[in-house]
Amino acid sequence: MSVALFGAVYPTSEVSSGIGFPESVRDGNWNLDSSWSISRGRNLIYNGRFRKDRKYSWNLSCPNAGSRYSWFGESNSGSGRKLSVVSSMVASPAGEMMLTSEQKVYDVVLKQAALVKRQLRSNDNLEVKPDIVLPGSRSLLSEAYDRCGEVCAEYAKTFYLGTMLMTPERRRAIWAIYVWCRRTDELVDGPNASHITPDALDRWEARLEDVFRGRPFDMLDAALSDTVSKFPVDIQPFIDMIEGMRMDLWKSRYKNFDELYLYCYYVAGTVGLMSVPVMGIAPESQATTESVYNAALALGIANQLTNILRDVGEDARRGRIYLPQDELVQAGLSDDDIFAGKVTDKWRNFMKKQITRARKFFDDAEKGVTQLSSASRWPVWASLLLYRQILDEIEVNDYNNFTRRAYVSKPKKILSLPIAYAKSLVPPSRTSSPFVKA
Ligand SMILES: CC(C)=CCC/C(C)=C/CC/C(C)=C/CC/C(C)=C/[C@@H]1[C@@H](COP(=O)(O)OP(=O)(O)O)[C@]1(C)CC/C=C(\C)CC/C=C(\C)CCC=C(C)C
Repeated sequence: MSVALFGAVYPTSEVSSGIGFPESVRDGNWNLDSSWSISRGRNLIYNGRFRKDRKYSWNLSCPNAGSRYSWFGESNSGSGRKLSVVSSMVASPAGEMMLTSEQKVYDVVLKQAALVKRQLRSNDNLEVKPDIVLPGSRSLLSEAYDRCGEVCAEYAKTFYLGTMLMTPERRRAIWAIYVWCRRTDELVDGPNASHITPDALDRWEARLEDVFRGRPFDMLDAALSDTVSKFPVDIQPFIDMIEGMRMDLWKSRYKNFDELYLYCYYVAGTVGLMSVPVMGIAPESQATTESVYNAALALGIANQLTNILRDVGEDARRGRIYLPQDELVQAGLSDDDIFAGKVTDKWRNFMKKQITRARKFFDDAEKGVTQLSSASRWPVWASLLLYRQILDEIEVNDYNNFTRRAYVSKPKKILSLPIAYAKSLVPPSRTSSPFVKA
């Protein structure tokens, strides 16, 4: 995966490094002795050190997770059998009942929502803590955030423009989160990916813990450290994203949608959970915090599923198939068919179902965007509309995602922006709906 939210404009020129600090630079408890740079080819290069630390594990206590994100499967017999929702409890081959990925993830959603409930709904919307200004530190922090902004502008120009509508505090915070996600993704998807080991990811996680303890390693980390001290952002989604990168190191097949869902949560649903505490929920929104988090999660999943469907050919050339194996078999397809890359009717039918599922996640996400604070809605709508259109383009390409990359043309992208803006003006509804608190 490489990130270009909002159809980034890919630069051809080098952005000079200058991101790092010299070995000797220390400020307060910031330990700014590594360097990252953006180099030609859009890659963030890490030149620092790693340190090992402990790991986190799942909390599997979610008895009441709903099944709204489950796969609506249909038999491939063409007999028109009714759609059926997969239950959220599944039986293992040994007959024990196990939690589905959806339940595990819902547990995280509940935890995140509980953490932020009060802060997000205060009258000031967000009680942003003031900066603690140590001599010299103010400009370093501003510089750190500015650098994050530059990275965003470099990699995801339209997204960067979208953030300009947010309040300065929120904008900076989203940049800092974006940069951390970007760097994390680069570990397994960048030019040095072949050298990345699970140990390296453990050290990246240890470094993340330091960020949350207020002990950043470099200036980009310092921006994130400041962000997480000011907004009710929890470490769990960040840890989970690293888990997704670990998964990418060893796993190249997904038995069923449950496995794929977990992967999508790790690498993209987490982004939604990280972003909501910063974007804020509209004070006038009647929606439950959980429902807004669920919508954010849905947008991440929808984006990732779309990404997967767009990149089937590209991934197959790397030996990877991010498609549910059981559904492939049901459709009469095998890995060899994917590697052969021939668009057949079986493939078209399979793709139609995958696209329907991705659209359902987008639909779920849409319900939540309106609940966000007004200034945050436009960039989210824009990202949603732009990404969603990739699915339409796959259809326009007659489902040839083996050799044709579906993309949204510039005129369509430009047209989406005012549409997103118009949608962002719609305030949260005060009428009762399943989305709204009883
Ligand atoms: C406004 C907005 C979109 C904010 C999110 C900003 C942010 C922190 C982005 C980080 C994205 C990032 C670098 C993720 C790393 C993992 C990864 C690569 C995920 C894939 C993105 C795109 O992949 P790729 O680069 O391969 O795509 P292109 O080739 O360039 O097309 C993902 C597919 C997922 C990204 C997930 C999101 C943007 C989730 C967005 C959800 C929200 C912002 C929550 C909104 C709230 C509600 C209530 C709906």
